[in-house]
Amino acid sequence: MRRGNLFVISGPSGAGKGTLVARLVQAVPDAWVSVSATTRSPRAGEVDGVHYQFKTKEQFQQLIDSDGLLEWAVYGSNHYGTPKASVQEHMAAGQQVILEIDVQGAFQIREKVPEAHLIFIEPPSMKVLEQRLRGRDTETEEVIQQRLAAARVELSRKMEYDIQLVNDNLDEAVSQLVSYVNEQAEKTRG
Ligand SMILES: Nc1nc2c(ncn2[C@@H]2O[C@H](COP(=O)(O)OP(=O)(O)O)[C@@H](O)[C@H]2O)c(=O)[nH]1
Ligand SMILES: Nc1ncnc2c1ncn2[C@@H]1O[C@H](COP(=O)(O)OP(=O)(O)O)[C@@H](O)[C@H]1O
Repeated sequence: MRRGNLFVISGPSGAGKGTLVARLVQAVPDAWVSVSATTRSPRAGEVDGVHYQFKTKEQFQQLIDSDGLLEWAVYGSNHYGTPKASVQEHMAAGQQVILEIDVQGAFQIREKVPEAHLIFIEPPSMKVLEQRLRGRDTETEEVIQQRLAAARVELSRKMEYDIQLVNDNLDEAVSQLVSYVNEQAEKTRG
């Protein structure tokens, strides 16, 4: 069996990555989304093992020490990382593996897996980004300000990605994302 592809999806908090990835997996039957480990607290409705693997700082450090993470980064005041074994298993099974990770993690993946496809999700504007972040109603004012500052840094690196998609109209952005993933996947689906 041929190895599947690795897709990295990054973009500012509130750009719509989670929304797009949820639609992507409905449209691409062989897509599999990695569940990251994080030290951040669960939001209302988030389920351990489904949205994230929620860890203490000590547990996260153990994952680092045991070489259990493919990449990891500090975002805001929390650690986030991609568990290595499950990604390797799903790639070996020929699936299209999706990582929704930040910019620091994306470039670690490019070093380790040069054939990975890096996708950057952009909001239509900073104003719309702020509206979406506030509209989601999951962060405190302090965290919103931190994330808007981080967004400017993230946006400055968007041209280093293989493709940039503007998430303005959701259906159009979904369609562009699904087309890109299927196009790359077709080359290896055989
Ligand atoms: N490097 C890295 N970043 C991650 C990982 N999981 C999530 N992130 C990123 O961490 C940032 C914050 O994620 P989160 O707190 O869930 O906020 P949200 O993206 O606004 O829903 C986002 O940019 C995520 O893409 C991971 O495993 N590794
Ligand atoms: N194209 C879009 N148009 C309008 N609202 C959107 C669009 N995409 C996502 N949203 C909304 O914006 C907010 C942030 O989206 P989310 O997927 O949580 O972003 P991220 O995962 O990048 O932080 C959510 O409330 C979501 O419903």
